[in-house]
Amino acid sequence: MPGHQMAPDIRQETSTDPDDPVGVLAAEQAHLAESRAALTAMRAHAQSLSADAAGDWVSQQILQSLLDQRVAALADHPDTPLFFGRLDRAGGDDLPSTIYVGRRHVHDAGSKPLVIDWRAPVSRAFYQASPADPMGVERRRRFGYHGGALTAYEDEPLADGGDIGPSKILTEEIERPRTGPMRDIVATIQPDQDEIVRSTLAQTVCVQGAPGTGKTAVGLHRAAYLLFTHRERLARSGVMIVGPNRAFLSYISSVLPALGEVKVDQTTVAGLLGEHAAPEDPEVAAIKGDARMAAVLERALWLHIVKPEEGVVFTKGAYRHRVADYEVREIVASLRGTTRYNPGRAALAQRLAHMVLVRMEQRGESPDDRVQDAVARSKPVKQLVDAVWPKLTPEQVLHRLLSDPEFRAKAAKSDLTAEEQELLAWRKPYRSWKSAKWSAADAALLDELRDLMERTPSLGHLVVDEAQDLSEMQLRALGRRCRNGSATVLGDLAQGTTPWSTTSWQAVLEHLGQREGEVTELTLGFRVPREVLDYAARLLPSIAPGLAAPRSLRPGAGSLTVLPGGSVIEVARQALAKEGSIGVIVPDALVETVSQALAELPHAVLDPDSPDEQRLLVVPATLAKGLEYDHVIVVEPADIVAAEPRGLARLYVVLTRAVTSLTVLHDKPLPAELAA
Ligand SMILES: Nc1ncnc2c1ncn2[C@@H]1O[C@H](COP(=O)(O)OP(=O)(O)OP(=O)(O)O)[C@@H](O)[C@H]1O
Repeated sequence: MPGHQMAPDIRQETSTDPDDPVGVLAAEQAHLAESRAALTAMRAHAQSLSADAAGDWVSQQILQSLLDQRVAALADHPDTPLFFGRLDRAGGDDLPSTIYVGRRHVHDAGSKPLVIDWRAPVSRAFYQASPADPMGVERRRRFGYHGGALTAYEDEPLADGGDIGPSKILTEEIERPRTGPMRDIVATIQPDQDEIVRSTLAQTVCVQGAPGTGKTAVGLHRAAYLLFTHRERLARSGVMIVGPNRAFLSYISSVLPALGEVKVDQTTVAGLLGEHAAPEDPEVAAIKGDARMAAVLERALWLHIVKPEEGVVFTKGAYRHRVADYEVREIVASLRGTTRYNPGRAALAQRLAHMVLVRMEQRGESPDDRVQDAVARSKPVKQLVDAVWPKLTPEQVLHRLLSDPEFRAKAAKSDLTAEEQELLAWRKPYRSWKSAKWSAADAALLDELRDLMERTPSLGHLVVDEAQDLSEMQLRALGRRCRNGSATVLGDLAQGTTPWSTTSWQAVLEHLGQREGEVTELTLGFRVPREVLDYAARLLPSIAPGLAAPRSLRPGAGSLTVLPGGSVIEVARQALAKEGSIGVIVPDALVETVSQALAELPHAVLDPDSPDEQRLLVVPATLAKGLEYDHVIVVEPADIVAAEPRGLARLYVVLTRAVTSLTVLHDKPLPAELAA
């Protein structure tokens, strides 16, 4: 019906709709009860399976762990809706005409599907079907829950081409007060988000998105989607989520388990590359993070190979078998550049041993392969290998590079200017590589060296969040871990706060080794009220001039308050009287002072290692990235800006954490860019 408007309505139990909504709701509640009972039966069945049938002890252990995982994945969380949608389909294929879409498959004793996993191909229509393209769906039904109880439903007729208007259930979900860790968005994934979630495993996707557009949520759901769709392959190769810090990991930690995915590693770059954190001048860190260091490190490593001046003499009985110096030089030359460093060492020993065996044969002996191994391990061969192709650790090589100017010049060649080479030098050199204290930037250099020595195994898929903050060398390190797989790269060019923050996603993909990756954008904000987002966006021309101003789905009139000379305890007290979480985001140097100022109120300082039990948290500005709170109180923006070189970008991050209200408290004048 052209022009016909049909807004979906939420029908409550009390409704007197002629279609009998009370009866519909009762029937849907019955389907929920039946599905719950079936899930319990599936779990009981999984629990009854025994690993004893496996032949040996190792197989038994593996089978038992698989069974345990299956049982864990089948747990019913009474507060989490088992299904959230229903599709009534036109039919014409061999799939059921009514499908319930939920977090996992549930079937009854006769294998009839009661709930279909949201990741199954047939569920795609739940997220993508529209009156313009109904995808075979006549009616989409969304369910509203209160606690674990099904209390409402909302119908969207798709077959007659009319406009269906906004979903009230989606609006309620976005408006709900935030408490505790991040939740999944499986019931309300939007069509453009769904496109990213369901992109194929082979495809690397890079998502630019303003604060609160759902990048993190989309990355986590894509991981869950890929695990479901390529279960066996990814169980072997693995999926990993890399986030900016431990506070963020703790915030997102329950999303994947809630979707039944319990075997995904979630870590930080430091967790992956080594928790090195020696302080470092940002200027030095920037050089160390530059991809030009890759060539410097490669040269630094291979400079350790010494031109062979002597051959090998292997004595057996009365005979002395010789490999001449020029032959050793030929072997070394042929191995250089064709192998990684450590396998090269082993190959050199084997090639020398092979030459010795050839000499033995020339003398009429008939040595077998075991003799070759013994010769390769013999003292004269080992001595030569150690002299020519020495055993090294990444730390030894980097220690030499950062402390020996002549060696550094040889390794750097023209890749680094004389000034950059000078900057790389440790101000106070460490006596040995064993006592050296490494910085976060060094961790990526050590990882690069490790890979030059021994190949780093690749995972099947990597999700990298806040990727704008990674250095080129860190991206290379992550790229190694997905070189035989793919990646989901998430970030916002405006939220870059490190000395090496990127200004181009193409460059990020390049350094990640995923040049073919597709850059896409999410533009609609689900977190920050419009008024607050517009306020924060005043900073954009200074921090990311190329980016369009972000848009918010949520008007949030009256959500912004700027209070010169306001009292933090007063504002915090007012926030405590309302619903939801409260983050008092402060310059790192003021954490103690503000915590003392709040002494009368129950509160805690954000601790990445323990879950937040308090509703009121003091959050250091540098840990706020990726987090959100219902009510955000930002203390002294000028100090947040002054604390670091990219302080304005930090302030942008901090101002965009609010779901319901933002209060800015300042004694000092506001930064000019914000006051404008
Ligand atoms: N489709 C959706 N339905 C309901 N809520 C959503 C949806 N998409 C995102 N959200 C919610 O919006 C908030 C912001 O999402 P998320 O943290 O993923 O954004 P982000 O783009 O990573 O933000 P930032 O750049 O600030 O870290 C979260 O509370 C998330 O659950």
